[in-house]
Amino acid sequence: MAVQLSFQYLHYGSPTAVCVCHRPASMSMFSTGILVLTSPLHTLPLRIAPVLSSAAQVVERTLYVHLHPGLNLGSAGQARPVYIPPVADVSSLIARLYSNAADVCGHLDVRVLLTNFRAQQSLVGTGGANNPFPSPQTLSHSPEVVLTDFHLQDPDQSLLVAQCLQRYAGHCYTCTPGLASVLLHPHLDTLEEKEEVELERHGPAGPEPLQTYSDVVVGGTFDRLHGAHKTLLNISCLLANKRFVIGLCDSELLKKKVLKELIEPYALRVERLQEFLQDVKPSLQYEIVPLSEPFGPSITDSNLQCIVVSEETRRGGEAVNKKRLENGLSELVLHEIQVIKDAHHSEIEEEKISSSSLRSRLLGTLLTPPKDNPLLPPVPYVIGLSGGSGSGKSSIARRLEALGAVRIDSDQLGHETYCPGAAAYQRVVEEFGEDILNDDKTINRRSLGRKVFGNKERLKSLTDIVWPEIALLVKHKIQQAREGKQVCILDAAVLLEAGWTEMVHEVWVTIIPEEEAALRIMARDGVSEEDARRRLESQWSNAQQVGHANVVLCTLWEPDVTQRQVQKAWKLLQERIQQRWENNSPLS
Ligand SMILES: CC(=O)SCCNC(=O)CCNC(=O)[C@H](O)C(C)(C)COP(=O)(O)OP(=O)(O)OC[C@H]1O[C@@H](n2cnc3c(N)ncnc32)[C@H](O)[C@@H]1OP(=O)(O)O
Repeated sequence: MAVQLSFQYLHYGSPTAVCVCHRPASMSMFSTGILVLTSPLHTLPLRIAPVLSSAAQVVERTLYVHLHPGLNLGSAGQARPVYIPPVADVSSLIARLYSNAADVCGHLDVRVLLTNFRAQQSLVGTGGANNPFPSPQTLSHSPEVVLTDFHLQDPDQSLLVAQCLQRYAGHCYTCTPGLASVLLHPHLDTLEEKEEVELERHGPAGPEPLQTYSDVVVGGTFDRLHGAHKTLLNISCLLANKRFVIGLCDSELLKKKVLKELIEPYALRVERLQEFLQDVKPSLQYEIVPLSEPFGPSITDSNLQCIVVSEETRRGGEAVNKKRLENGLSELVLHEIQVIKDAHHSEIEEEKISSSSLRSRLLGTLLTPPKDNPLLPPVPYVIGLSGGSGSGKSSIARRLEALGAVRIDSDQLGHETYCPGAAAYQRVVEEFGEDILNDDKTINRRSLGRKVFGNKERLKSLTDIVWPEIALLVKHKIQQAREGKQVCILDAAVLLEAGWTEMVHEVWVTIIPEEEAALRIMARDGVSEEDARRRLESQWSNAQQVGHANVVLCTLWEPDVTQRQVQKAWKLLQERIQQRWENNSPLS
């Protein structure tokens, strides 16, 4: 790639960033960048937010952070990577960095790299080698741009600094050819005073060393790796000199989690962890083991020395130590890190950054893009809304109707198919006997329900009769909605089981924990718990349905929370439909 060697002074919107940019003119944003932080450790905490928000104006996907406090990029001879001993300030800086990143550049995948951090004792026997990068480290995403907070003494220095920075980055990491460089100058006027105060607070005592350990362990679910996970992992990597063991919650341990159906599969969580850890500190030996009970290897592995916990999991750490003592093993040092607050949390979300909040934010969004079905007419756009009994599906369908959709109620159409004189009446009576009839010869649905729910074969006999009839009525209703070019919501409890996906453009699924569904069915329909459970067992599980869903909704919380989810889903749907029109328009 040709690199344009002229300088550009770029004023990126806000006064926080003035960049000297040395890059191909055609490229406005970079996918992956590496930020080399050179400010002294005591000043970094205050600088980190403005530096990150400046960096976020240049990088859009992955931002690696390489810490080298005090690095002099103004003198080519001095800009060489060296090992830095882990100190307590680095650990709090890491927490601060991820916390600020969540606030100011939440869309970026930030990863703090620690190859150049090593405790002095673990350097013994390496012949005093002090180069953390004998060859450039390959990262999972190659940096296309290197950025720095290095403070220019005079603007004429910028070319020298940019070149020095590129050389430094290329020495440490395999970067893309034609690596661009950006010098960030966050607005620091007010910061400088505060930094003075920080310096005074620290006093002349120097940094407090961080105790490190050969083998460190943590446990967790690590669903959708976020800043709090990364802080935990990064600090564990800082503490570990040799081996890092991660107990990864699986199966039984996930059962009680909020929106457990949206937890990433085990294999994907392992893959994401491996990629992150391999970037962060490839010299460590990583072991990721499945946890089907709370303790795993933490209570049996005699080599472990330290367990990293948060305020919330400290008690778990103490329980580990109790078990270790019972098993004749030494106690682990409990290293506690702070919980990171989530500045953007909503009222149903936890105050801390959490995976369950991230999962709840997925509700109403497009999880899987719909497949194009050329046999399906483009209008009306049909949403198949499915969901277990008691999941609140029909209330969601009504909310969508209020927003302008045409609602097709399949339960209702089902009842119509076996009204006296209707297409399926005679066959249903022949199949299930006259004891399902009321005095007025109508079918008593509760009696019929008792015969079919909990009995797969009987249920199939019923659905074999009624589904084709209901499908005809549904198609007729869809046809009618075509005139108005409207969105149709096909409210169908067992849409997936019936194989009706061919009739719809998208599948939306409502979920609710099974215990809650059973309670709702009992209260609403006045049936016993046993009957409610039987009904639920006649349907696909939440997890099975979610596996086929383009959009997932959940009615577990207050009605206005459901309403906001529905409005979000509706708004995003309108955007998708508009996009479809534009793509298929003869003018496009
Ligand atoms: C493809 C579709 O989704 S079509 C719509 C569903 N209808 C059918 O499958 C037709 C067969 N079912 C029926 O005829 C009736 O449901 C009966 C006779 C079994 C029971 O009648 P009723 O007691 O009046 O119950 P109703 O029809 O209101 O349905 C009650 C619940 O049973 C569930 N249900 C209905 N049909 C089925 C089925 N075939 N399999 C599993 N569950 C079913 C629904 O989810 C509904 O729960 P929800 O309202 O919380 O979503």
